[in-house]
Amino acid sequence: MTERKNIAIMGAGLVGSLLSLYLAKRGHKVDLYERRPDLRKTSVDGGRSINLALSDRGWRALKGIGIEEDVRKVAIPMYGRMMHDEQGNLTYQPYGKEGQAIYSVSRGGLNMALMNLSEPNPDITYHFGRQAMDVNLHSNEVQLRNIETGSVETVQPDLLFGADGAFSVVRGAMQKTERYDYQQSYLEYGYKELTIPATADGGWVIEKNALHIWPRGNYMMIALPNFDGSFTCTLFFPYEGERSFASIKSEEDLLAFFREVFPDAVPLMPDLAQEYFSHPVGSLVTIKCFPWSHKGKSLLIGDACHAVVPFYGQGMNAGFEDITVLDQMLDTFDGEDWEELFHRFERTRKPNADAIADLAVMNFIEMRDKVADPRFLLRKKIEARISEQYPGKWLTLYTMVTFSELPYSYALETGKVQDRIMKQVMKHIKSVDDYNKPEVQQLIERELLKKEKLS
Ligand SMILES: Cc1cc2nc3c(=O)[nH]c(=O)nc-3n(C[C@H](O)[C@H](O)[C@H](O)COP(=O)(O)OP(=O)(O)OC[C@H]3O[C@@H](n4cnc5c(N)ncnc54)[C@H](O)[C@@H]3O)c2cc1C
Ligand SMILES: NC(=O)C1=CN([C@@H]2O[C@H](COP(=O)(O)OP(=O)(O)OC[C@H]3O[C@@H](n4cnc5c(N)ncnc54)[C@H](OP(=O)(O)O)[C@@H]3O)[C@@H](O)[C@H]2O)C=CC1
Ligand SMILES: Nc1ccccc1C(=O)C[C@H](N)C(=O)O
Repeated sequence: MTERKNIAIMGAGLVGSLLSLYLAKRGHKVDLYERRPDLRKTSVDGGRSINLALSDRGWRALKGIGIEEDVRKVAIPMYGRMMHDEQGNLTYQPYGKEGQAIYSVSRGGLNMALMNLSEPNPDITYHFGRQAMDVNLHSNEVQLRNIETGSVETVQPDLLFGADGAFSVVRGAMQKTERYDYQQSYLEYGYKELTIPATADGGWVIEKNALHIWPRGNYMMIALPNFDGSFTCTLFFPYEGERSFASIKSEEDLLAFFREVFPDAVPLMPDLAQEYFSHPVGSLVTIKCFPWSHKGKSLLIGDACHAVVPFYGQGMNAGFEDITVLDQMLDTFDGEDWEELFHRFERTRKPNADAIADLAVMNFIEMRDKVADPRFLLRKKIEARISEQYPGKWLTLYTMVTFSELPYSYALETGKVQDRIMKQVMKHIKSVDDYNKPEVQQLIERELLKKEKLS
């Protein structure tokens, strides 16, 4: 056990709340400062990103504090993608092997469950309605504004964690330090959340155990199931242009557009117009920065140091994996040199954070465009056959990212090699049966041998 520290975490979102449990388990005293009110006492603000896809990396971190089973009870498995074309016809693509799924969970529900776990723990204290305004990295002092009274207080922890999300104030302070690398890039797309309500008896009106996609080339809508029978739909749409948020000005524009491009969804969305014109458009940003720590006294974690666009469903999972990795490093930490520990953490995580950022942008193109192409779906089937035939030698990129704990950077690199092989293989493929052709089998064997030599 290392020396007990007074730790302050800025932000009690998903990552901050989970981190507090891991740090308290090691005997530290943890205070969390969250600018929003206590979720458990206020009605949920119809806010953004109501549900999230949780996958293996996230599950592992939840397991580490013994909450996995409880969350599973309220998580809905999605075994694959269900594509809706412009006539309302459906096609299906499984995510992995039979039984493998990503899980739709409620953001608020998960955050509250994490907060509740700390309730009996005297070492964890939540301070709601406290907004970090300014951080002095040299003295480790944070100025916090009390949202209700407007008064400002200062705290000075031994260690400061910035888990305050994509627009982190703690990172803002680091950005002002010498030779700090920072990069942000916004997509020319925004997102808007809409609802498909439950049936009168609380059932699901479309397939419950799938992630639904309406791929339309340069834009798309998706839907993830909620536990109460509803679906949260997200329209990812250009800000400007002929078909864009800017071009939909009236209810008539909206309904004409939706009836043309999402005809099977419209009858399922009774509140479409009201929701469309009252819900905000969210922006989509990738943030890369380095370093993530300052002098062994402060450390960024989660979206604060690696916000990614949501298309792989990995942002929270990556943030949870940060905690798993940090916790593993704490296993062998002698409690002396926090600066070295934080350096080791940021050096280990940075290449993986960069990789998932790039993978997430790539998955947008796959989801909005490629999944509508029968050749692409055929290619996925062929790849699944290769993976079945060579289980130890070929994991699909999606499996490496979603159903494994292999580093994201390894997944990205291996995915590129496999993509090149698949392009060659597909030259010989017109149907699934062609997989058994001798020239295809020989080509795969040859390429796998080369791949092994490379790794
Ligand atoms: C539309 C959308 C869909 C997504 N879907 C998925 C998905 O399916 N799967 C997935 O894994 N990830 C998904 N993500 C990403 C995921 O939401 C984030 O990666 C995750 O929420 C990051 O958690 P965090 O705790 O680091 O940050 P946050 O969840 O943003 O938490 C930060 C907390 O800090 C608080 N805060 C901010 N500033 C201050 C301040 N100055 N002082 C005090 N408190 C402050 C905030 O109120 C918030 O509670 C999605 C994101 C979006 C936008
Ligand atoms: N990677 C991405 O593309 C995005 C990721 N996220 C992440 O999703 C999670 C949940 O998001 P949610 O809670 O709905 O967050 P919100 O979108 O509600 O944002 C929370 C606060 O961040 C500030 N903010 C929002 N958008 C911007 C912007 N474009 N530029 C500057 N500040 C902004 C606003 O603060 P104020 O009111 O003080 O201006 C806002 O109230 C968080 O992890 C967030 O980090 C959120 C949006 C995009
Ligand atoms: N949760 C999300 C939120 C927004 C956009 C996509 C997702 C996904 O999870 C996509 C899924 N991983 C897929 O590849 O089909």
